[in-house]
Amino acid sequence: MYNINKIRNFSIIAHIDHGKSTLADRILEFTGAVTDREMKQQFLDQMDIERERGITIKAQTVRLKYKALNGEEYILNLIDTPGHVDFSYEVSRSLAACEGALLVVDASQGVEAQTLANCYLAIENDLEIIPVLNKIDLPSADPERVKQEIEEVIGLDAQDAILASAKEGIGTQEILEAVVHQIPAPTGDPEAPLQALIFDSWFDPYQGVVVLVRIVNGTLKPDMKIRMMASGNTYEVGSVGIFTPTLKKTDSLQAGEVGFITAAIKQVRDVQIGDTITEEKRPALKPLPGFKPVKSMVFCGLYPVDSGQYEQLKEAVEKLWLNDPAFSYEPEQSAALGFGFRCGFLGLLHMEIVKERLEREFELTLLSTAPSVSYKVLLKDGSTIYVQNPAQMPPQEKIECIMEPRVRMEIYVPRAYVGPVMGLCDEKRGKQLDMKYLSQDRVLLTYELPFNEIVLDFYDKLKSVTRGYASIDYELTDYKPAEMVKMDILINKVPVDALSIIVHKDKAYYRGRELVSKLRSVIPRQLFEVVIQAAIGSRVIARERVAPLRKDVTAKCYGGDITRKRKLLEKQKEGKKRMKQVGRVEIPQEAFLSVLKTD
Ligand SMILES: Nc1nc2c(ncn2[C@@H]2O[C@H](COP(=O)(O)OP(=O)(O)OP(=O)(O)O)[C@@H](O)[C@H]2O)c(=O)[nH]1
Repeated sequence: MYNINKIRNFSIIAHIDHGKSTLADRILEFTGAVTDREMKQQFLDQMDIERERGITIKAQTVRLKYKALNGEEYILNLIDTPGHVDFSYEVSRSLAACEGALLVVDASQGVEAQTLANCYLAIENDLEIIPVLNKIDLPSADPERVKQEIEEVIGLDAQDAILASAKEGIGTQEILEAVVHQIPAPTGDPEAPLQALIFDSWFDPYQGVVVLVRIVNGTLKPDMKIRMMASGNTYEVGSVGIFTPTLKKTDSLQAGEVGFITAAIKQVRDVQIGDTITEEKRPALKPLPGFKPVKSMVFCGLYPVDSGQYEQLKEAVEKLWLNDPAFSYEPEQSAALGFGFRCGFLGLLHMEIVKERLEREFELTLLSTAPSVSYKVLLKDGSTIYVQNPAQMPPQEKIECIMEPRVRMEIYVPRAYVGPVMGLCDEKRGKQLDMKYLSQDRVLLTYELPFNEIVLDFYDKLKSVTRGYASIDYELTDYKPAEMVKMDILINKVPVDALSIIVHKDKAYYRGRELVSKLRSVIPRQLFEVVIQAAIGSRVIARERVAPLRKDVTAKCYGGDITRKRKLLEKQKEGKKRMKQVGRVEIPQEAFLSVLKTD
């Protein structure tokens, strides 16, 4: 029976690894939504790649029934949110469908970057926040310290924070009681004109596009004629329903409820996240507030290793584009790599995931160039262009000024590592904005950093200088002029456009030397000498050579041992899979990525 006062819509927000998925599982188990003992571990993390990497990307939702201690039965909609910094836009829109959130903090770790970032998103969305200290089973858990951190850093009263262990199932009922008593019921009128907020959508091979909605006002039913208020697209509703956690059709979705609709929508691109669905016959006067559109921030070139796979790659990126609004692409041609695509992503993780999906789901073997950010270039003729591919940077004499994107980054780190982190940020051309002691042992550093320095290898280095104890969050702020230059790599005098990079002037010399020496170590010896040079304009700043190969590798397989010889040749062929012929020289994939790594 529909009773809006008995509905609770909530999310779990947490820093990565603080136990969000484990807690969600406990809640599912406790409410009996998943009885099957063989349930896939962590039901809410659906995609394979997610499971493999142990991270949550796509927001999911599930409806649960909970009989509270007061004897009343409640309908709980648990809306999952992704935890990674690349996907904070998905967190934000999932939160827009909720009235409350469980803020899960690891009681042995304390407040981390995404704890705070996600908590701010929840506060912006006016949510009731219930702090939960998880992992209290750990001997290193220190709930009092973490309560204090929550109060000091976030400014949230944490005295009544729930102590829980998702692993051992401690605190689950207390959490559910808090959900029903502290989080307000949704408001809305099921009789009013329809206003349904679209907060997610994805493609399902059986259902077509599935759209996740939060009904704010009115009632949504099958066969209803609907209109998306921003895009103007109209559809006839096929089915409506809920997740239990599997898709279950219902007769209607009413004000305050969360669920899905299908409507013979062919591609995810046709649905704008943040758009409002209304009824064609009796439209709402105005749409609900939407979300900021997502924008690609990191770019790289993707090329088929075998140029015969170009058409397949084209089809694959088109398909992916239709179903991933955060992914962008345009055709690109490289003298070295042939035909491919310049693709845009939210961040590095998104980039890796997309590449992996393309290779796995479409059976492609791809070569990716080093990731780059988008530079704003003011030209002498007064025009402004954005350059996402280093190879397309106009010649120096045409450029008035290059501006690089900068981010504001918050770094949470134990006191002992403050020195090394500051050193790293300096090295990355960062500017310190603030430094705050959160507790005796934990420090929050705020820096302004060039985005391209982060794209390169910031995470890895931060991890290594802090032994994995730092956490970060960042947002793009603005563009600032920087003395950037384009550096070309020449192999046997031929510039390899896919290896060009844009680098700060002060670092060019060092990077050039480092790069050619890296390349020397990854380019296999060939039958002739290979000369590798780094150049800025026509000025060569570094040079190395790969000595020619003298012997035939199979020569030592004397005589008739054909199988051994064949094996050796096959092994070589395998190794060649990811090689690209540039002129006469074979360049392995590592070469294109070696521009990424710095020492
Ligand atoms: N000791 C202990 N370990 C826990 C507890 N809850 C979760 N863990 C472990 O912590 C790790 C991370 O838990 P997840 O539930 O995957 O964390 P998450 O926040 O969902 O991580 P993302 O999906 O990456 O955002 C796993 O190895 C869990 O087994 C707990 O209460 N106690």
